[in-house]
Amino acid sequence: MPENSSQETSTESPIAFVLFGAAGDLAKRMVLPAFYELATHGLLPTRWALIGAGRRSWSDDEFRAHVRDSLNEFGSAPDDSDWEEFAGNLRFAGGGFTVDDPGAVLDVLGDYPKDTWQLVHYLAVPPTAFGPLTEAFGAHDLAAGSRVVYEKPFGTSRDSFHKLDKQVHDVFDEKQVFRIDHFLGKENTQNLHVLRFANGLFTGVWNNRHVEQVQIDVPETLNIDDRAKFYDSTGAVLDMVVTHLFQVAAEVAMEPPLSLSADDLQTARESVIAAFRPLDPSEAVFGQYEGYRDVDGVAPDSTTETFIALRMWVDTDRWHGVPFLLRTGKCLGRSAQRVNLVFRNPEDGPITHIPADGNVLSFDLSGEGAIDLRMTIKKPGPGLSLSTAHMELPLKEVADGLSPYSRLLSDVLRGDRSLFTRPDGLQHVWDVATPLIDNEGTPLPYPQGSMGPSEADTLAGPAGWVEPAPQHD
Ligand SMILES: NC(=O)C1=CN([C@@H]2O[C@H](COP(=O)(O)OP(=O)(O)OC[C@H]3O[C@@H](n4cnc5c(N)ncnc54)[C@H](OP(=O)(O)O)[C@@H]3O)[C@@H](O)[C@H]2O)C=CC1
Ligand SMILES: O=C1O[C@H](COP(=O)(O)O)[C@@H](O)[C@H](O)[C@H]1O
Repeated sequence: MPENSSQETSTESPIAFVLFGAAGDLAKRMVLPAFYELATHGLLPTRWALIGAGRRSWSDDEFRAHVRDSLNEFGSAPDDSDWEEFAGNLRFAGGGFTVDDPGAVLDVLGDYPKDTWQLVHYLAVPPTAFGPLTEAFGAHDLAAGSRVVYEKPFGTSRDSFHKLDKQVHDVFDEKQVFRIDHFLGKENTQNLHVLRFANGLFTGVWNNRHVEQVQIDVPETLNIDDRAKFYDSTGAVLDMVVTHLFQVAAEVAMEPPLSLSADDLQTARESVIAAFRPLDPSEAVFGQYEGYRDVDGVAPDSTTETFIALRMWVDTDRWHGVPFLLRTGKCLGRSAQRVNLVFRNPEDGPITHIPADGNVLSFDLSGEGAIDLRMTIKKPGPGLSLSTAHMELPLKEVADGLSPYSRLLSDVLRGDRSLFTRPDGLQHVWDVATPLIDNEGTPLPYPQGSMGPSEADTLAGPAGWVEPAPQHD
């Protein structure tokens, strides 16, 4: 641990962080490494406890071994002395947690009295378990004064969203609830509003007079073999579109918030979702990669989409007539997480034949993030021919950031809800997406390693999807 670890936050309340689903995939790959990252960055209070919870009956030591394995594989592997310090704060509460039977949770929490310790429940469990666990918090008096974090997706349909929303508000006040969407925790997602509102160069052009289209492009080379059963009942629309891509679209499309305070920022992002026009399946292309149905855990006649590209419209004065193009899929030819603002060519100017990608502002949301501006310039040399050039600003050159999960966990511990979703926005998400979810068409096959069905290429218009700029040497 760094020498000053924990000292900066030593005046804060001690935290008892209860991780439901602690033995699961998300906990192992994301939540446990993120929690450790907070410890190594001195972002935990002086006194804290991480209590794994689940239906199995692990001892504290078995849980500690699991955490260390997960840090070695997915986080920054601790050396022995850092590990001893960290491991001393880990406990496990097994036996499940239901209305009828709290398992070991209440016994373990007896060591962390609510009047001194801030309780945080993190639900890293399948969405079907959100409701029953929430009822159990109410039944066992673990709701008052605590904070609760729900993983995504918050609901799997309009009806299930409303049911879950009611279950949650029967037990918790909205201010206690943190619905996580880790794309909002990415450093560069936040630049979508910071770059826009802090730089006059961009503030004035963030509208339909200047922007021709917005592309939110998240192709992935990744397959779904490790979580085939989950993915086959979910598909790309629920896994990525109604969650991450909509939130990123809202970050681009929002009207200026009154301030960048948690409430104002959240309000701006959530309100613009109400202006997303319900999606039209005829403006969408569904795909499924060849070989998907042969994966263990996938139904042999599955019609689950592993690819989706769609055109969406935002019915505000600012964005009237500007298509928002969303694309994501698995087993594609390359991975990217990019937001591209494609600018209109100057009207009636003396220069014509401007290259299609000669006027693009891009945000790379992946990894540490980068901002990239492509411009049309004179090609050096005799005569006048045009070329595109790009400038890239990798954020890591500015400062080291936190991983998205660490950033969001730190916000939960500080009680800052600005990067979390709200039910008013989510209600609109389901209204907008329902026509697509209800669409029962068969997805088009596409070869693995391609960029999806060719029908998706035409959605983006004659210039197509923006390719990442070539890297400088
Ligand atoms: N995995 C990923 O990459 C991502 C996952 N998510 C979300 O995170 C959540 C967890 O996903 P993931 O970790 O992959 O899921 P897992 O299938 O690995 O389940 C997590 C844990 O939940 C517990 N669990 C399973 N079913 C129930 C149940 N009915 N009641 C109570 N506990 C149950 C199990 O622990 P035990 O047996 O010990 O009780 C299990 O280990 C989901 O909501 C998912 O959508 C979000 C982003 C990415
Ligand atoms: O939530 C999810 O996100 C990942 C992509 O996110 P990353 O930023 O961690 O790469 C996606 O692969 C997965 O299907 C989805 O569930």
